[in-house]
Amino acid sequence: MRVKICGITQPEQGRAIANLGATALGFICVRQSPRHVTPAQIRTIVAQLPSRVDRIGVFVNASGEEIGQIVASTGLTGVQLHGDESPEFCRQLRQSLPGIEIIKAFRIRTSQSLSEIDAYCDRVDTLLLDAYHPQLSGGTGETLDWKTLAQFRPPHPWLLAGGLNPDNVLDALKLLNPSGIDLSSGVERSAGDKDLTRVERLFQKLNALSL
Ligand SMILES: O=C(O)c1ccccc1N[C@@H]1O[C@H](COP(=O)(O)O)[C@@H](O)[C@H]1O
Repeated sequence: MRVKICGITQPEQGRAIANLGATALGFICVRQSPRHVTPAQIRTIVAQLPSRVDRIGVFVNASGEEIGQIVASTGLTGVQLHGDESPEFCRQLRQSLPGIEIIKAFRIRTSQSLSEIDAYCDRVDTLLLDAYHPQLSGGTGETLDWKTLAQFRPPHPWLLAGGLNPDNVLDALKLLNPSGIDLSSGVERSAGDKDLTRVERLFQKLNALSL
């Protein structure tokens, strides 16, 4: 199972989290976020990561040009679109960034929210389901209603996000069968400062599950 830890801001934390077992690290390229990192910071962090770890840039309603420039200058292997990007925007971005994983995030408010996903399925590589928040785009620690997802069987790999932490992750995985999970605030001391003890506890739980 993929395990993405998002909102990395410090090289030594990125290295440690990769060594604990993360398969992907996320970098917030959204200026309004307290976890925002510049392309120069991303370059420094990714230079110290093992090549097996995916490096995902998180964007909210950025232009294709801005995304393309940041991908080219940092060595990102994927982009996570966490805003209101249209299916056509995703199609064009995928065409302009061959070999880069395109992840589209959806903020699920009700079971109706799931119906908008169909239009994206042949335009992106991976889906990500996060909780809805009226003011914030992500990293909110809000949990989505997992029961809403009981029948969710998309034709693409999907990541479960939204308020996951070492204490609730196994409950989520008992109910749902995502291709991966994505955590940010649930393994932090404060925004952008990861708590390595919590990350370690997360992997202990996940490793026990796969025994
Ligand atoms: O983390 C942020 O600051 C952020 C900002 C803008 C868009 C997305 C952001 N993070 C994403 O939010 C989800 C869930 O985070 P949490 O575990 O509930 O804190 C995750 O996919 C992050 O990539």
